[in-house]
Amino acid sequence: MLTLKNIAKSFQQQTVLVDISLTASTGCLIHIAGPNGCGKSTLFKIITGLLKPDQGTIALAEGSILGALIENPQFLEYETALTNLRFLGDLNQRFNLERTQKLLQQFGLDLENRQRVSKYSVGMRQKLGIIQAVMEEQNIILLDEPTRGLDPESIQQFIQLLEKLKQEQKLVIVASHDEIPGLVYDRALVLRNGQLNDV
Ligand SMILES: Nc1ncnc2c1ncn2[C@@H]1O[C@H](COP(=O)(O)OP(=O)(O)OP(=O)(O)O)[C@@H](O)[C@H]1O
Repeated sequence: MLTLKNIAKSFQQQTVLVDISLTASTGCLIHIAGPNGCGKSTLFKIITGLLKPDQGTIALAEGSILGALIENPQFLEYETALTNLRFLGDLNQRFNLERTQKLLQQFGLDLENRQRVSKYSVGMRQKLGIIQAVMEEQNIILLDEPTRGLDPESIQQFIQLLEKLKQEQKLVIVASHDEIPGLVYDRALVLRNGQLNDV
């Protein structure tokens, strides 16, 4: 479903990714660990096409729809959560109100909340970032530090969501510098010195 072959990326004099290869299939939950600055976000940006690798290839199976939460999610600050999600979903003509409402409820976000996103806490914004990455039934989902700012109850809700995505045969790759307590992966990898290896 997702195949990376010999990906390399440098920024000016700094080599970040040396030689990354990965084959990942549907229904799989993968963790990429690695310290700050090791290149996790860079790798996700390359997979989504935001950045071009200097070398290597990325192949996605036909019918793949990518969802991603990378760094700090950006929103229309003066609009509500639902307006933001509708706007993003409509861009791809894949907005589904029922599914989006369920996700908001699942994360304890009030559907009737007329508060603009600029007033949201870090954790609330993060939840919106997670929701936008999965609400369009994306089948390859990349989540960079997804639990940043989430309280323990929200982390449990997040884990339940990942288990459901796995049952739905989606491929989910989570990158984080630390362990997410209670989350069990099918495959654990570490990104270090520009190389991706099994733990
Ligand atoms: N556009 C860019 N231009 C120059 N250097 C960059 C650029 N993007 C990333 N880097 C550098 O590449 C390295 C890897 O950054 P990246 O954001 O991929 O790390 P990360 O593993 O996601 O870190 P964190 O855990 O802190 O989010 C860092 O040293 C960073 O400064």
